[in-house]
Amino acid sequence: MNRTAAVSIRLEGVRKQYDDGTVAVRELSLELPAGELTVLVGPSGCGKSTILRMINRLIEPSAGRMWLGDDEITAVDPIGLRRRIGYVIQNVGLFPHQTVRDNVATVPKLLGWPKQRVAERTAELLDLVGLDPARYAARYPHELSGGQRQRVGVARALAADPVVLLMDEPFSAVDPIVRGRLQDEFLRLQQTVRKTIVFVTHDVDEAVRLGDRIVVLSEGGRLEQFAPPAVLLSRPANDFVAEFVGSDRGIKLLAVTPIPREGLRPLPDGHVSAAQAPSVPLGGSLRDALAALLEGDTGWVAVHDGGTALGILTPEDVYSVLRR
Ligand SMILES: Nc1ncnc2c1ncn2[C@@H]1O[C@H](COP(=O)(O)OP(=O)(O)OP(=O)(O)O)[C@@H](O)[C@H]1O
Repeated sequence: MNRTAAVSIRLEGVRKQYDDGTVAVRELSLELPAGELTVLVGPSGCGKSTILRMINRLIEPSAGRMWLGDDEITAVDPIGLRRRIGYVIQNVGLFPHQTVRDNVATVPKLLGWPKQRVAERTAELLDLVGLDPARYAARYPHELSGGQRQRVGVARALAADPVVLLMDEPFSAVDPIVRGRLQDEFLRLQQTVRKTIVFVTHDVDEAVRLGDRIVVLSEGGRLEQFAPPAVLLSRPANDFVAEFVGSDRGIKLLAVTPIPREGLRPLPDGHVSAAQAPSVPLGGSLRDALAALLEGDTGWVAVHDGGTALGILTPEDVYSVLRR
């Protein structure tokens, strides 16, 4: 599936002023690492969509330079460029009179792939996004739920094995429960494909849940902070970021902070296995640990790796890990 190696995206002094004088992006420099999911987040009108659309050249920047790996974006042929970039937007924009199969096959067909390869690829992608090809490939978009349509949109964007995926509020049109499920599936999908993804949302929770890194922007495409979720939540760069991420950032931080491997306290005497006490797997989050702590009455939670108990965490430990 992951045939094409991911590449980084670099912006240097990028500015966008629209014809009516609106400055959507003032001067932005950023390097988005290859194979990572970077979320652009910020209030409405801060230039998020403009930035995405400059990367795939639906919009030309007024100044500055951008690179996709070693290729300068503004110097290459825009059509060829767009074939290397998957683009998913809100409400997807599927072709209504084409089946799911034909929608997903759009770009491979354009690229002149042999029929057999197109068919295999389409089935593989539908599987990957959790839609059984036997059941869904022949349906039309109006015969799908909103969440299923979004999945087809993701499958279509991945079809030609793009080096980069740009996603503009792809999950915002579906209800919160479906949204949560799509986010989970999408994270699993990214484990498999490891694309360089730029994901736009105005929802901080979504940003924290999905992002390897988060770019917080304010009006005029001004960069306020660029950091992994845990850093953003524990050390917001300024008042704008602190306010934007919200007063419940401590709770959000619990969910993105992994249980530490080092510094666990030894199991108390008599507790030789994690089965005898509330326990969480190594690889879980501090929120999981806290939830297990609150359920049990031991005052501590065992951390296990497979069947082996590694040690315990107390509420004080959880607190001190958060404060690190
Ligand atoms: N074609 C255009 N002409 C003039 N101004 C525009 C144009 N497109 C966008 N803008 C303005 O540029 C600014 C940035 O818009 P953009 O759509 O990039 O913001 P956004 O952060 O994606 O917003 P939202 O979260 O509401 O989708 C806004 O002030 C918007 O009104």
